[in-house]
Amino acid sequence: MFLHFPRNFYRKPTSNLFRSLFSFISTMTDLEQMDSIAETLRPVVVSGPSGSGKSTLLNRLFQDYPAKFGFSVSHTTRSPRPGEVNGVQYHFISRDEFVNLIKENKFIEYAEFSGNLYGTSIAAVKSVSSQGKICILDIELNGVKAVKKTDLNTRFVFIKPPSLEILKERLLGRKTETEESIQARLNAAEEELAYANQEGSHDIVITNDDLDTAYEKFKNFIVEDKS
Ligand SMILES: Nc1ncnc2c1ncn2[C@@H]1O[C@H](COP(=O)(O)OP(=O)(O)OP(=O)(O)O)[C@@H](O)[C@H]1O
Repeated sequence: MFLHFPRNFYRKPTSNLFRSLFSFISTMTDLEQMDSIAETLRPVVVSGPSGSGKSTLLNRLFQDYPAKFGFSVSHTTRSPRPGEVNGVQYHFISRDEFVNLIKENKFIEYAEFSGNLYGTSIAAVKSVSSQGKICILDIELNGVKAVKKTDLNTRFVFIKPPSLEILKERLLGRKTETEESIQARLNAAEEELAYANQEGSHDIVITNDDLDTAYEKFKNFIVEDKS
């Protein structure tokens, strides 16, 4: 059946339809742009065994892109030192406040050092993205697992040493560890490597053999999102 509408019947609605379609498409474009900005600002978790080269790669990245990254401000129950400003070096809070935040699951991870609690809150990480920067989290295995339980929409990079022997050599070469702490790090490394071998545990695993090659992959993944 072919319907004949009087001219005025369909004309106005059609032009309105075009107008709303146009505004819908332009809204979509804005949303897509916002989505793609949000996508490039997703926090990045960098993990890997102690001595695998995380700091070396990150320092190079921060030198190459000084304004692109931000760090979450941790919470602590310790008192501010002279010159420290609340919300800048740390969010200084009382132990009661800290315990409440733990109960409310506001932390990705927290720990106690020398009688003071320190923690990374989910809100502190989100606040970095809202300032237009990529938040980098350099954390160990338990932290990685904890981040996965949040809604942070994080990307995961694992830095892998070429072998445990080379890892040991690098830790020895760094001259920062005792024989005992090197052994503890190597034991932890085995667990981290086993986790990294599981399908889907990280978005990218980079073997840090030749530093320049590893850095190129690292930079491409984090900055240019070529995964
Ligand atoms: N590709 C590489 N080739 C040779 N040496 C490297 C390479 N990458 C890093 N190193 C060296 O290995 C040592 C460990 O690196 P780095 O301190 O960056 O490890 P890390 O993963 O940050 O360790 P941690 O978790 O203990 O802070 C350093 O002395 C560093 O100079």
